Amino acid sequence: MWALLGRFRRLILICIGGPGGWRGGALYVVVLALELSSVWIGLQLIAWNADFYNALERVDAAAAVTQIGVFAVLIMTSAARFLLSDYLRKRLLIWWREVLTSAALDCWLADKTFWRLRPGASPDSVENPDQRIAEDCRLFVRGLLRETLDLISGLVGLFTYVTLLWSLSTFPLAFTLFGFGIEIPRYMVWLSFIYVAISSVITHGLGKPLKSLFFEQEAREANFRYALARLRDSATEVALSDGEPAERRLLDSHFAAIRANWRRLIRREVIVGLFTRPYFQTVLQVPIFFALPAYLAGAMTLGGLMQIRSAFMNVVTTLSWFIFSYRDLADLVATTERLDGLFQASKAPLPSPGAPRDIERVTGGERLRVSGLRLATPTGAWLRPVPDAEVGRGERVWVRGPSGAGKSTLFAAFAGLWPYGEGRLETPAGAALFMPQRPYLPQGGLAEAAAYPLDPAALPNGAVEDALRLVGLGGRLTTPGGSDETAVQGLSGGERQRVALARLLLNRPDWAYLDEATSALDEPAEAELLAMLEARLPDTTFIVAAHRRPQSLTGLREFHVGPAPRDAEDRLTA
Ligand SMILES: Nc1ncnc2c1ncn2[C@@H]1O[C@H](COP(=O)(O)OP(=O)(O)OP(=O)(O)O)[C@@H](O)[C@H]1O
Repeated sequence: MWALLGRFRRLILICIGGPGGWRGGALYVVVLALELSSVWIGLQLIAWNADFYNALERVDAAAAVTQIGVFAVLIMTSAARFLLSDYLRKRLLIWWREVLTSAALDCWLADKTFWRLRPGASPDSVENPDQRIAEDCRLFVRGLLRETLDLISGLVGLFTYVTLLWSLSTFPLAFTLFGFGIEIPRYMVWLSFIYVAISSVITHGLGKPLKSLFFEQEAREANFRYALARLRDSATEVALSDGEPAERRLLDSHFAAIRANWRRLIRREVIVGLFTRPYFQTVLQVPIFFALPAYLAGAMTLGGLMQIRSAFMNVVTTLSWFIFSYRDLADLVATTERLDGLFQASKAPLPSPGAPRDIERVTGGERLRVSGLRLATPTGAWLRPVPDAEVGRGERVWVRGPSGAGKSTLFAAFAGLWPYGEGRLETPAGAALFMPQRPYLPQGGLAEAAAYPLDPAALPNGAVEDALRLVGLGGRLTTPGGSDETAVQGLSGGERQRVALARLLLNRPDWAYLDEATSALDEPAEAELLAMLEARLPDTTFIVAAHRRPQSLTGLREFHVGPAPRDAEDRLTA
């Protein structure tokens, strides 16, 4: 319970502590005031009940018509209050959602959290972060507004209605038990509390598993969506391998998981509903049954009976907030856990059990230096040894080694991403650009892809076109500036790698790390492009991991990950 309140507190503080938080706080107060005004309208309706039914009992047509007019005014006021409150509540929803989403994105993108917690990378990875950021921020703010406003206005209403019920239920309940005469004064007030307390305990007992079922349901829905998104991203690969049946099997199994949990969820909802639905309906009539002895004994008028029914009903429905909101509360608790889990995991990703994290890292020097470095997988398996080495500005290095030796992992360590291992690593000052084998193409056109992560609009006029022509993609330019999104579609593996090489020309890094970044090109094209890059970026250090020797690079030195072959020409040992 305390842990749950702590989670709520942390998320609420993000909402009200974010930019423009005071505006959201002020709007919340206005919405709350409007909610509270509904208590006043409720009181007027209770008084109206007495006046209207007394007029009926007296068969007073004029008074009854007047009361119909009063009723119309009350209902119109109530409708206006509701609409205004609903509108402002929705404005507040988008404000706070924006603040929360922005905080979640900050957390997710800061310190490469999205990489450290990516699926499968470690046992501590966060499942479905996209769902948490896109959906849970919205669901949390919506649930928070609904439940807290209902709770606060409920508490105020409760005080008001209990006072009213106290003043109305002047008659006692008198009966004889085992020969003793018992009299309970103002029994309607006590009955309302006992009635709700018993009902709440029953509801909680029946509905306890709902929270984890909601949690599970959202996770399974997100898995299904993710599988569909992956199919879309890998459409060509799946189509080429006639992978439709396999994809179908996977999608069916995800959907079966959704269905199985859904069945459990709705069964549980039926069980809870078996109690809450009749409860909800009897709340309207039960007060009449309870007050009937006093009415039959002539202790009150019909108007009085209706008035006490309304007051009792209001007390019970306000007290029953927990029962009526049980499903929504369970949903909110599950959302809060997921969202807070994302924030907490982003702040302090747990270490992978068994994997050493003893790499001494020094940044900002003149040269790249590796000494005594041994890298490990997140599960703690050691990779091939990395020889001691030193690389200065403007050098060209070929990193070679058998497949799976750890070349990409070494690059990840150079980038500061890979924490698992031991030894010392000094990375130099200056801009670095890492080029993987499968270059990432962001959403947008060729210009965005070539300039990434720079903004193409911030580059000199014609720079993007020139770079694309130099890497042999001039023919792909369908619009001036290269912003046409269709130009990116259907790029071959080699062409994608050419886009990445254009990226080097535009970003002009001091240190370029190419991890099989030209592997999809034929040898002459590879040699020509590397020679062009070398000529255009003479001061850039090129560190190239590849299975075949990058022939055209001049003054090439070799760096062996794993045991070096006998024909090694120039070993980079410190
Ligand atoms: N997140 C991870 N969890 C477990 N093992 C990993 C992880 N990342 C890398 N490895 C393992 O570390 C080893 C080195 O991988 P790496 O990608 O660095 O090899 P590589 O030398 O670049 O191979 P290739 O030449 O085939 O690209 C592999 O055996 C790989 O399976």
